[in-house]
Parts: sequence; structure tokens; C-alpha cells
Amino acid sequence: MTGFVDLRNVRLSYGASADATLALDGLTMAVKKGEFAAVVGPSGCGKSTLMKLATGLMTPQQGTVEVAGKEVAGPVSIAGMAFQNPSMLPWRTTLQNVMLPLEIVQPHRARLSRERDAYVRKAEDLLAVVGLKGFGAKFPWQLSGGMQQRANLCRALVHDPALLMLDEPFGALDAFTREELWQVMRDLHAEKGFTTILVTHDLREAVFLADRVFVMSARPGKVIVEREIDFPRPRPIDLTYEAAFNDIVHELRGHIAEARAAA
Ligand SMILES: Nc1ncnc2c1ncn2[C@@H]1O[C@H](COP(=O)(O)OP(=O)(O)OP(=O)(O)O)[C@@H](O)[C@H]1O
Repeated sequence: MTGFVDLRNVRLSYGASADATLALDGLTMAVKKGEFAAVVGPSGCGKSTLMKLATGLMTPQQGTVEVAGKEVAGPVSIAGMAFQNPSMLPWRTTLQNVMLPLEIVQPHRARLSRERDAYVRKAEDLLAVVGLKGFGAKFPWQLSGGMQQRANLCRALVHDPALLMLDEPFGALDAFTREELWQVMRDLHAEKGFTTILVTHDLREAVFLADRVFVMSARPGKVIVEREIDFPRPRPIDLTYEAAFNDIVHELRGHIAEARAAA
């Protein structure tokens, strides 16, 4: 099995042996290049741990993690990340926050001072795509939660990552804003073609956005079900009210209920 993101027989525990928490054990999953994958499972099953492994923030005690054909041995520079809490720096404008990865990730870092105008235009274009045209000069605290999360997506994408990692990015938003951002995400993925791994508790979100949903067992987590979602794209939001869509949501809910009961 080979994928753009490839985790094979991964085991990771937190802490020293006596009181260690085994978070993942025997986890295997492969996400193809350009694919939108969603990861769902019972609370505490190791979803965030999986994200840390795939981005090289942690290394497994057993098994292998490969991204773009290379074994991960440190932070993965081709990854962009967005989490539930947008954590924008309050002393920077929205535009300056969005441009932050360009100050860190090569080759952009070396080019930034020379090509600043082009990079500013790029960041402003991204803000416009997510519906924040003209808000670059505002500070994050002047934006609503939904607007901050839109800017957060721009920050995750400004350095053109080949891999986008999303850990519950829409979890704190109201239902309408969440659905709006699903559509923003759908369109960005269609336009830019990056590989995406989304961790979510929201099964509707997973089925609407993903090409494939991975269901994890209770802790120690491993993949117990892989469900392909083949609704044609672009998917309209009304799809989420159709019977075929809800059948898949129910099916996934059943798998998670079983996983919880087996824990
Ligand atoms: N730094 C840590 N030290 C000890 N245990 C940890 C640490 N981080 C996570 N854990 C434990 O490892 C397990 C997996 O955690 P993780 O955050 O990956 O799960 P999750 O599926 O993302 O959780 P949730 O569904 O609540 O978001 C949990 O039992 C958690 O308590």
C-alpha cells in the first residue's frame, strides 16, 4: 500500500512505561495524492496524535510514517495546518498573520523581502477567495470567530502546501458559518488540489467534504473502517439533506457506536 501520506502499523504511547497512555496501536492508513480524507472516531481515540505523527511533530515508537515518499523525521515543511482555535497573533494584522508561514518556510523565507509585493498580493487574493476581501488591515480581535477561522485557512495555505491538515477547524462555529466554511473548503480543495486530512467529530462534515472517511477504534486507536464517498463534485450543500447522504452518516455513526461499545 502506498499513499501520499502513509502510516504503517504505527504505535505511539505518551509517558513513561508504568503510567503510559497507549494512544495508537497498529494504525495503518494511506491517503492518496490530491485526496480529501476525513478521520472520525470516538473521543480520545488518538485523532490529534495521528495528525502530529503525519506532520512530524512526533515520531512513532513502532511503525513508519511517510509523506510524499519520504520517511518523516522532523516537522514536515510541505504541510499547512489549521486547528479549532485559530490562535492568530493579536498584535499582527490579519494580513500579517496570514503571511506568517512565509517568514518561516523555505523557499519563501529567502524570497520574502525581495518579492514582498507579490506575496502580499497572493495573501490578499486568498483572503478574497474566503470572503475576507479588504479585511487584511484589521486585527484578528476585530473579526468574528468565523472570519478568524477563514483567515486561519488562508494562513494554512499561503505557502502552497501539498498537504493540508485540519484538526476540528470548524468545531467552534455556529451551524450556518460552519456550512459556509465547508463550501469554502470544498472550493479551495477543488481549485488547488492539495491532499487534505481532516479530523472531525462532525460526520456530516466528513461525508460532505471527503473522498474517503477513515473510522478509528476507541483508544488505542487504529483504523477499523475505510468508507469511500463517491458523490460527484462539486457537491451542493443541499446534498446534506438527501437520503443517500444521511444513509452514509448513519452507517458511520453505527461504526463509531460499535467502536465505543467495544472499548
Ligand atoms: N501529552 C499527552 N500526555 C499523555 N496523554 C496524552 C497526551 N496527549 C494525548 N494524550 C492521551 O492520548 C489519547 C489520544 O489523544 P488525542 O488527543 O490524540 O485524541 P483525540 O481523538 O484527538 O481526542 P478528542 O476526540 O478528544 O479530540 C487520549 O487518551 C489522551 O488523553
